[in-house]
Amino acid sequence: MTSQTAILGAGVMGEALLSGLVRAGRRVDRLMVGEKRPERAHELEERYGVAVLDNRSAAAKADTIALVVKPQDMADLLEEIAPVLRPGVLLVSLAAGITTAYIESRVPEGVAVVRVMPNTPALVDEGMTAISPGSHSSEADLAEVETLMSSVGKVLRIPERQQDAVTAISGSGPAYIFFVVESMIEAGVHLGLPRATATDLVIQTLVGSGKMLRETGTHPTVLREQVTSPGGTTASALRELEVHKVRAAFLAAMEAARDRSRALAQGS
Ligand SMILES: NC(=O)C1=CN([C@@H]2O[C@H](COP(=O)(O)OP(=O)(O)OC[C@H]3O[C@@H](n4cnc5c(N)ncnc54)[C@H](OP(=O)(O)O)[C@@H]3O)[C@@H](O)[C@H]2O)C=CC1
Ligand SMILES: O=C(O)[C@@H]1CCC=N1
Repeated sequence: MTSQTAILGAGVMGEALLSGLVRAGRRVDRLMVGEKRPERAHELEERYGVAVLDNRSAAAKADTIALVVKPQDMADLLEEIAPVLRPGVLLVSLAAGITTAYIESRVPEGVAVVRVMPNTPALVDEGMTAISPGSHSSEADLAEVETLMSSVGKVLRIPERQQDAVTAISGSGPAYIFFVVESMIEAGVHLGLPRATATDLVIQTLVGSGKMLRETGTHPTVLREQVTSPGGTTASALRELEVHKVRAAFLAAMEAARDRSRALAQGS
């Protein structure tokens, strides 16, 4: 039998997964999308040539089902599809905060669940995804999810107890980086640079720094020290970042994200 994958919830992350699978060469006749809004369904059919069905029909036909709705919509979605789930089917949840136990308690016995935390760089095949097994998922299930998510970037296996922290760091992480980028561009404009020049400077600095981190394997502290000439400009700037408690702000921000992920599991 040919393996079929359904993506239920085709917003930002659902479409990132869909587009990544298509780019990776997955045949569209092996993919389905569950989407309730007709105009969005039409858009996805046009863009990818993929079949867009109602959730139940997609879930009934699929061997692997990616759950990509908001955490607050997960209970309703599970209630809708539970009656058509067969033992042996694999549920892959991308929702922040939602535990595998939460899902397992709402679906028939024998349904495997894997929890996944991706991020939006998946759109350009540079995603970071952490995956954790539920209580009934096998090595084959984890390998299947690794294959699925490695089509859009890097995949790491982690214990589920680390998922809320991972959500705070890499799941939400791109937003912090974009925030820093926005702030640096605005600073460049404030210093008198044309906006387009400031934007080019910041983006290339970000890409170059990321490449250095990945390709040299050198610790970020060492790389930062290499930029910081004694008595120079960088030292003056870094002192201001410390005075304004930017390091402490990052810690507080990520603790808040971790706590929010935990709260989402309680339905708030
Ligand atoms: N965005 C990100 O960077 C990341 C998101 N995630 C997780 O991915 C999930 C989706 O997030 P995101 O893509 O940002 O959110 P979006 O709101 O963009 O996407 C959710 C989609 O699900 C649809 N939807 C809601 N209920 C149902 C349903 N019952 N059946 C089918 N579709 C439904 C929504 O439609 P409508 O708008 O019409 O309600 C919407 O299109 C969340 O659980 C989030 O935690 C994880 C990592 C990163
Ligand atoms: O903000 C959110 O809740 C989702 C989960 C991680 C990134 N976006």
